Amino acid sequence: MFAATQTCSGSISRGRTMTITYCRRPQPLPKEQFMLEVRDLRAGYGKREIVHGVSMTVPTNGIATLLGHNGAGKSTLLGALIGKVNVMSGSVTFDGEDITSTSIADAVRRGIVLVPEKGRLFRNFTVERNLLLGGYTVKNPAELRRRIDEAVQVFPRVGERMKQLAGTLSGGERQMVAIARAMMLRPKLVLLEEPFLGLAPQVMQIVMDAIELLNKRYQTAFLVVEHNVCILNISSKAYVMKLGEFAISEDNPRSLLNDERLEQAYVG
Ligand SMILES: Nc1ncnc2c1ncn2[C@@H]1O[C@H](COP(=O)(O)OP(=O)(O)OP(=O)(O)O)[C@@H](O)[C@H]1O
Repeated sequence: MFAATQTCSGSISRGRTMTITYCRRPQPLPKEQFMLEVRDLRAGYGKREIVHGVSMTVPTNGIATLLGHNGAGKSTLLGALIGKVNVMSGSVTFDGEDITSTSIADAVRRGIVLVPEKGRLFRNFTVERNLLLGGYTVKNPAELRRRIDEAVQVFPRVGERMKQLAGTLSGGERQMVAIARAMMLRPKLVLLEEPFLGLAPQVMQIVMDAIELLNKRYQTAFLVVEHNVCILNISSKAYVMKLGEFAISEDNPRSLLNDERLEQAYVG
C-alpha cells in the first residue's frame, strides 16, 4: 500500500540531501514467525571480536534492515550468518533449524543468498549468462527460462541489457542484475549489502520497489544492510548497530525516521 504521508531523508552517514516524497506502510506480521533468529552472537576475525553478543530476528516473509555507521560490524554480522566469518559463540536458527557456523555452500543449499556490495557480477560475461549462472541448480531449461522472464518483468532494464557484458553496466543496472541473479534460485532469505550505494534517487526507487515486489511475490525474506534510511519505509524490522552491538531494535521501522535515537546511534 502506498501512502503519501511524509518525506524521507537520505543517507545519514553520507549526507542528508535526498528527499523521497512518499512512504509505504509495511504489512504487520505475526511476531513469532521468524525466518532467521540470532541469539547472543559473537563473531570476528582471529581473536578479534567484532560483533559483541547481538540478538535479532528476520520475520518470515519480512524485510529487516540493519543500519549503522562505517565499521560498526554490519558486514561482519552478515558474514557470520553464512559461514564467511568465524562465530565465537551464540546461535543462528534459520527456518527452524540450527545453522550456527554453517558453510557458505550449506547456507546457499538451505536457501540463503548473499548479494554483496556492488553486486559482484561476472564482468566478462553477459547479463544473460550471469542470470543463467545464478540458476545453476535449476536443471529444467524451461524453468530456467521462465525465471529469467520473471526477472525481466521485475526489472525491464535487465531485459534490455541481456546481451551486454556485465562489466559495462551502470551501477544501477548492475544492482538490478545482482538482485535478479540472486532470485534465480528462489531463495528463502536474501542478504543484501548496500543495494542503494551510489544510486540516483529514481534508480534507488526502482530497486526499492523491486525488493518490495520480490518480497511479496515470492515470500522471500530480506535482510538489508544500508546507510540510506529510506529503506525503513519498506521494512518490518530494523536494527541500528554501533560498535558491534545493537543500539536500537525497532518493530516499527518507519518511526525511526523521526527518532533522535537514530542520529545519536550514528554520531552520538
Ligand atoms: N577480514 C577482516 N579481517 C580483520 N578485520 C576485519 C575484516 N573485515 C572487517 N574487519 C574489521 O571489522 C570491523 C567492522 O567491519 P565491517 O565491515 O563489519 O563494518 P560495517 O559496519 O560493515 O562497515 P561499512 O558500513 O563501512 O561497510 C572494522 O574495524 C574492520 O576493520
